[in-house]
Amino acid sequence: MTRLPSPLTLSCPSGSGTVRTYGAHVMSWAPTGADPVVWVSSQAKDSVGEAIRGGVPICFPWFGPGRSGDLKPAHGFARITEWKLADRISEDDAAAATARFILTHEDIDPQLRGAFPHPFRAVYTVDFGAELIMSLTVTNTGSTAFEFEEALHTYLSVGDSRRISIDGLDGARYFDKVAQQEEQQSGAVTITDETDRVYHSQDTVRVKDPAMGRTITVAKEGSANTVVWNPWTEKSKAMDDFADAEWQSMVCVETANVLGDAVHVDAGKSHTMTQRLSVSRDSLLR
Ligand SMILES: O=P(O)(O)OC[C@H]1O[C@@H](O)[C@H](O)[C@@H](O)[C@@H]1O
Repeated sequence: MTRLPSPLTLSCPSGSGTVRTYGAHVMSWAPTGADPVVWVSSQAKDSVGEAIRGGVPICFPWFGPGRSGDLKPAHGFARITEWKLADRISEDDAAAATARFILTHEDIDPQLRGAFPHPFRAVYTVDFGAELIMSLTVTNTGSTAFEFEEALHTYLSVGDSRRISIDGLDGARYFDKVAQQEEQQSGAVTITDETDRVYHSQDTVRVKDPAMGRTITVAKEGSANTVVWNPWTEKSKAMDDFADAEWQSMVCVETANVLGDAVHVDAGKSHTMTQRLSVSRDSLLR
């Protein structure tokens, strides 16, 4: 078992965080003086070949088991592959500290690439500052079109997931992966059971967290889906990299293009998906 090297730290006056070259995986972020916004499990694995439970895994080029339902590894190869660090810009007076990573088809273990034999170049830029801005651009470097799924599988830290409300999805249609059926959202999303939903929505989402007295805003571009995931009690117990009660302190709000909204890219073309996290104090919510 090969342990992962320590993540890189990026900081500027307005915020700081950490990111690994393994998976180009954001491990932490908080604006200066604020509590951590990005959550990582106390049981997260730390070895090459394993997915990391928490942070911001990049799901690419498929989501879960893919649209065929039988692809492995779960959520694609990007989160368990070493990305190249192309740039690291951290200046004392800058508004953000930036890391840029690159992944191409040549970097992928041939055994994992089998289900996605297409030439591509992915560039992932992360700005750590008062906001956390993550932008993933995928370019088709081959001569024929292809489709892919993608998600920035963001684990957010919350005071008590049973008390949060997620605004911005009212009226949106969603696929309920637990009930395996299409539904329509009415009002705010609350967590009252295992929750695993793929919403059709391009809108900004706000996670109101009365236990921490704050609101986390997830804004996005180039994304047709928002995934909301909380494993609740039984699924938590079944995961060996997740403590039994940790479902209370996290929720995933994922910026995505998956299932029927998979991205089509013609030869030589690119697609960019961007997610921006910010946080505000809500003293009235407490
Ligand atoms: O355990 P993994 O592969 O990291 O996935 C966690 C969850 O990720 C969510 O995005 C999926 O919708 C869930 O179905 C899945 O269980």
